[in-house]
Amino acid sequence: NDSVLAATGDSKQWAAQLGDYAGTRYSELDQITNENVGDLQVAWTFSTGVLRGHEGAPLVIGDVMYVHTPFPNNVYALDLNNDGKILWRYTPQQDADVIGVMCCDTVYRGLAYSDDTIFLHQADTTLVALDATTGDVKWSVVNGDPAKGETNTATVLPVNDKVLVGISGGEYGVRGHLTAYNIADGSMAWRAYSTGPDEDMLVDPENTMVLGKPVGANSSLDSWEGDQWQIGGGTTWGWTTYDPDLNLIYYGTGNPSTWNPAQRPGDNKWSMTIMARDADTGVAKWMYQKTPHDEWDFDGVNENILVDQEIDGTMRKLLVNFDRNGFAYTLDRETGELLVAEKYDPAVNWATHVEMDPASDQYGRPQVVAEYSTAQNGEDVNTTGICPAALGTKDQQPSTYSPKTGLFYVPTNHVCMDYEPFRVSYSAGQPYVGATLSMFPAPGSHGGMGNFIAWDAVAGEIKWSLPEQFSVWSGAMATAGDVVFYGTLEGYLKAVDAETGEELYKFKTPSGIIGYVMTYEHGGKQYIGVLSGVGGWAGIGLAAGLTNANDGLGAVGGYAALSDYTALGGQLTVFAIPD
Ligand SMILES: O=C(O)c1cc(C(=O)O)c2c(n1)C(=O)C(=O)c1cc(C(=O)O)[nH]c1-2
Repeated sequence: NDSVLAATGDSKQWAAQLGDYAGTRYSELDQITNENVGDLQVAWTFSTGVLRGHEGAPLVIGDVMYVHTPFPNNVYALDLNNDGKILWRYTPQQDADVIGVMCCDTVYRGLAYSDDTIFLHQADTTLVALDATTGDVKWSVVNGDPAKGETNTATVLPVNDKVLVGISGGEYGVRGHLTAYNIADGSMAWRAYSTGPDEDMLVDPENTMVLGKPVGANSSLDSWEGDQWQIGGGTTWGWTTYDPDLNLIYYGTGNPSTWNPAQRPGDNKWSMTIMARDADTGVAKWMYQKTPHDEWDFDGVNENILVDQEIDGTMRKLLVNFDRNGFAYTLDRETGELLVAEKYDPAVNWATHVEMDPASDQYGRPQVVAEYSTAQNGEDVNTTGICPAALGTKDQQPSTYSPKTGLFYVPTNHVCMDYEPFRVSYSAGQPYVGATLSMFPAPGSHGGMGNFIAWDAVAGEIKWSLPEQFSVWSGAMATAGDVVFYGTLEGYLKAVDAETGEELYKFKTPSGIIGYVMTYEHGGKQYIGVLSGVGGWAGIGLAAGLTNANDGLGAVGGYAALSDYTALGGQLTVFAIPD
């Protein structure tokens, strides 16, 4: 899409949640450097008027900043030429019942932009195309049904003449799909399900490849018992990235439903899978299932970052993914060849390694440790000390990549869990979870529940790791000024040196940060912006007012101490270096 390429190619703007099609969250702006970042001060602020978790980042297109909120998903267009005066606002009318079927807070990972259009994807799955200048509705389309537990938290991705849209609801037995709507009028172009018959999945048995081999017929149907695949999850609530040269899109599918593995024998394909699809037809080029037959809720939806790096003297087109399951994967994004799979937190214990020998019948599969297998231990047995916890070594919070250092900077969790599966029956729109969880800091950790790490995706190694008291639940951003920014659940915006990790600046914002740091230039000056507003799965206790330790799918107890540091909020803070 030329409009997206132009908008994201202009570093004065912040035109996509992940910064660019490749998902690097890297900015070429270099006024703020590792030398002067310590001089940052708050330049201006904006209250969103909404409490609960604020994920995502504002967009800046030209002289206008577009700010979104969690449910009810209000949109503000702010005039950067006029001290942030509100040019227009859009306040959707949504049935508040949707809140009851959102698993992990009422978050929204932000707006998307192309062709003078702002795309708002509401919690109730209504996708609205707004005129970027006036805020008028161009068209809207409904992607799912909250009465069946289908909701939305993800952003969308405009690619060519279509916009790509996912769906949430893995905890409600929703059958996941990715859908392409035509940008011109909102009509549906194609839909690719994550599970089911080949024709529903847009899989070509002879030409869709899995680890170098054609996938063959009925690959999904053969990996489920009966018709469990119809309520089998594999939702698409994470990120999509795009390679314009290959014309391939990349995204991941979530956990199979239910969380009780005994109720769904088999590999449960293609949940937990990286999908590479033709952007125009949706047909799958290759797929790779990271966690076959999930037993821990390690959704595979995290961002797939597209970079070109040298391996053994040859430039390769790579895809790098930091999965919930604790392995960081490096693949060839053209073919789906698996190149590297290494743990990015030493605490990870549920698998010893991923089998890398193509001749092995276990090729590409994590080698599960029996002690931590909730399937082997069985229903109504509490399997203890599994690392990572269900929210993974990293959840949806996006990483960043600096082409200057060649390193990835990753917000991570350092949390383990006890997991007890139990039998559950399906009823549309009711929770279909089937496990009780409790979460706690990784044993023998530095005392905290998170790390902010720098990762070498070719060597498969941690370069440095900064301990954090809580999970780092914010999106990170690297800049050409050799600075990396991230936020913390207590509410700090932090800046560290891209090479060494040395902390260069911190400022405590009014509420915990689960938003994603962004930057833009206006009037010749570089600004840094971030949304505060504690929540998301990690902050669900505060966001939803829950106090029972097992509530919030086990997160309330694990993050109980957060209330000693922060409280609900909803604010944009913008920083700059004073003249
Ligand atoms: O299976 C799903 O459909 C689904 C949806 C969502 C969501 O929409 O936010 C989350 C999850 N799963 C999930 O497993 C998870 O860890 C999670 C964390 C968050 C968050 O925003 O903090 N959302 C979700």
